[in-house]
This record gives sequence, C-alpha cells and structure tokens, in this order.
Amino acid sequence: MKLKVLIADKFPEKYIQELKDLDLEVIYEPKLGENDLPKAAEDVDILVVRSTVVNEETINNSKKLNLIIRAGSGVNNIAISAANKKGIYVANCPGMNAVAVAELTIGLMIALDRFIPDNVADFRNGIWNKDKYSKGKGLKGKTLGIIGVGNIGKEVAKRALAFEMNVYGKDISRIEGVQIKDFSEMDQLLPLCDIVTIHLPATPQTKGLFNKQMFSYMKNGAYLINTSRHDIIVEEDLLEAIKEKNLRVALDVFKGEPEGKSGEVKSPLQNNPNIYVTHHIGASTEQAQDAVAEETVRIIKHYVHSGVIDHWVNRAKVTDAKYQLVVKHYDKPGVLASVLDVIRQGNINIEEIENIIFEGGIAACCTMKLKLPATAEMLKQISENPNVISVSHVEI
Ligand SMILES: NC(=O)C1=CN([C@@H]2O[C@H](COP(=O)(O)OP(=O)(O)OC[C@H]3O[C@@H](n4cnc5c(N)ncnc54)[C@H](O)[C@@H]3O)[C@@H](O)[C@H]2O)C=CC1
Ligand SMILES: O=C(O)C(=O)COP(=O)(O)O
Repeated sequence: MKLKVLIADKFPEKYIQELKDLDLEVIYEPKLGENDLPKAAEDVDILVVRSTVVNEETINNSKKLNLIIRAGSGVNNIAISAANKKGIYVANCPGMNAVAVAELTIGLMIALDRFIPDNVADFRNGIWNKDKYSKGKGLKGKTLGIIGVGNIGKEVAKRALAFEMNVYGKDISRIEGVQIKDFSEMDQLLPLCDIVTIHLPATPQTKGLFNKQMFSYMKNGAYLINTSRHDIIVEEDLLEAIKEKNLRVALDVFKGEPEGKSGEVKSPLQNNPNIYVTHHIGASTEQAQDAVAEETVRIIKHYVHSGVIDHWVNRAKVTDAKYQLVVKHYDKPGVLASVLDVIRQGNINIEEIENIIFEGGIAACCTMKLKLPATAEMLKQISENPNVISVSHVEI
C-alpha cells in the first residue's frame, strides 16, 4: 500500500509532483486549518505543514501518523509533547528560509529609519510631506543587537556588517560563523543598541522575554524588529514602552495573527503610528518557498528509502543512559537475541541501541546505552557466546 502524504499548507506544484513521482499518495489541501486537521490527518502517514497548527487532537486522533514535517523553521505550531507520547517524528527545514527572513529584517530596518510605509500611505492619500519624512538617521555606524544568532540571525549579521553597522549578538550557545561581539547579558547589550532584532524560537524560556524590564534597558528612540514569534514580546509592555521611550517597532508576527491566508485582522497594534506590521511574510519569497519544499521532499525521500529522519527535532537530547555496552559479534541469526536476553534477565532498560555491520557482512558491532550497569556475571555470560568477538562496558 502506498504511503499517504497530506500537505496542509501552500506548497509549490513542482515539488508536489516530485512526491508523486516517489510513488506516494499525495493529498494537497492548502486551505485546511487547525480544526480540520484531526479528521483530515486521521489516516495519513506523513503530514506536511507550514504555519497550520497541528494540535493534540490531530495527533491523538491519528491512526497511522509517523512523521510531521514543518516546511519551515519554527515548530511551535506542532503539539510536540503529544507527538512524543505516540512516537511520531517531528522534523523541520532549518536554514532554508533564513535568507528570506534576513532580507525582510533589513527591509524593516530601512523602512523604520526612512518611514517608507508612511511615505507611501500619504502619497496614496494625496499628501506630500518631504519635510516630515526627511528625518532618517542613517544606518552606517549604528549599533545592531541580534537576539538569537542562529540561521536567520547570522544572515542578518552578514548583511548588517555590509552596511558598516556595529553588530552585536546574544545567544544561549556560543556564536560561531560570524564575526560579531558576543554578549552574555541583555542588560549589558540592550543599552548599547540603536536597533534590536529578535530571531529566537518560541520556547518556554523565550516566552515573554521582551517585557517591561527588557524595554527598560533599551535606548530612547531605539528601533525594535521582531520577525520570530509574537509570544517573545509582551505586547502590553511594548505599547507602554513605545509611549515612554518613543521606540519604533516593526513586526512580522503579532498576537491574534489570523489562521487563514486572507481575511480580516484586528489588533491593538493597528493604530499605533510607531508600529509597522507585515503579514508574516518572512519566509514567503519564491526562493525560500522552493528551498523549503525541496528540503521537505528530500526529508521524505530519505525517510522512505532508509528510515532515517533528517532534522528530527523531537529526539531526546538527553536520555537516562549512564553506561555503554559495545558487543562486537559475528553477524548471524540469534546472536543479538542472546545478548539482549542476558540484559533482559538483569532487568536493565536499554535506552538506545545501534547495530552496524562491517564491510563483507561477517562481523557487526552493537552499541547499547544502558540505564544501569551490566554486572560482571552478565558480561561474562555475553563473552562466553562463541559468536561474540569482544565486549566492552564503560560508564558514560
Ligand atoms: N517570520 C517568518 O516567516 C519566520 C519566522 N521564523 C522564526 O524565527 C525563529 C528563528 O529561526 P532560525 O534562525 O531559523 O532558528 P535557529 O534555530 O537556527 O536559531 C535560533 C537561535 O536562537 C538561540 N536560542 C534559543 N533559545 C534561546 C534563548 N533562550 N536565549 C538566547 N538564544 C536562544 C539558539 O541557540 C539558536 O542559535 C524560528 O524559531 C521561528 O520562530 C523562522 C522563519 C520564518
Ligand atoms: O518557518 C517559519 O518558522 C515561519 O514562521 C514561516 O512561516 P510560513 O511557513 O510562512 O507560514
């Protein structure tokens, strides 16, 4: 039976055809929303989404779902904890839309500095106002703080350096691959910045990070750009900070973003002249959508042909494994079963296991990560198997 793939978001035609060519049953329903998915994904094997929400009900209701691919970067629209409980893989396409978001970020930076959207709006309303709009500060030599220097943050850094800006960054990991000054504390970094741009994932640690306190560190009149996720900013505190500090703000994401691709929108940010909002278009260039789709097809192809999940995001980062047992053995039926039987008798849980065959198919190596140590007696029993070549056991 063919594997069934549901694509529940906009996806370029060319790549849908590539999936069909893989002999998969492909259902393309780009208009499905969060509430349609529990039914629509009930008997699919692979679900592909962009920002469409895959909630707990969709996951719990699914009968065969094995892989969810976020055709994009942020996976916060997927109920990962529910997927973990059912052993459903979640993967994304890291870096594939980074340039597009970086380009929008630079665009927003210039838009803020030169009041481009207001220029256009006035012109459309028959108003000429060269005087009012001739107050750009210029970007050269200004200090930019990049919060979250991952795939997107790095692309922003490269472009800002080409603009001859001072570029500083803040990340939980060491910043590598771009030559920018790495700050560990926000209260040290934010007061220096003329412009702050946020490129963090939405996680419990980043939720509400930009609150009253963070805004208190920012310079009067600074620009703030957020193209990541709305939850990182406390919008009420932002509105206050705009009043108090005359911050100017550009957002590609905001609270209450409509689920559909078109329709009405209502937000308290709407009538604030210091705020520009774009329509969550960071990833929506032709180039980025093609790159993301190509990567999605590649992930599916690799999974179908080898069972390997690339960019698997819900693999346990740490397990309870404390010991490693490596058994080299002749690759014959029953050898591994006998080794596993010894471990079972010792009531030890194997957290991870991998068996790799040497060229020629005569010998193999099985690496097991164990929760508890194997006893000397167990190791002796395993070694005594004539088909076992060697045994090593270490604490990890
Ligand atoms: N507006 C749009 O259309 C798009 C928005 N995004 C958003 O941008 C976010 C970032 O995207 P990428 O750069 O592709 O992700 P990434 O995973 O490459 O980079 C995120 C960086 O944030 C850092 N980070 C995570 N938690 C942190 C914390 N608590 N404090 C400091 N640093 C932390 C990570 O170490 C990493 O370097 C995505 O998670 C997504 O929410 C992504 C693509 C398109
Ligand atoms: O990749 C991401 O994280 C994005 O936010 C892009 O969203 P989209 O695929 O355009 O709905």
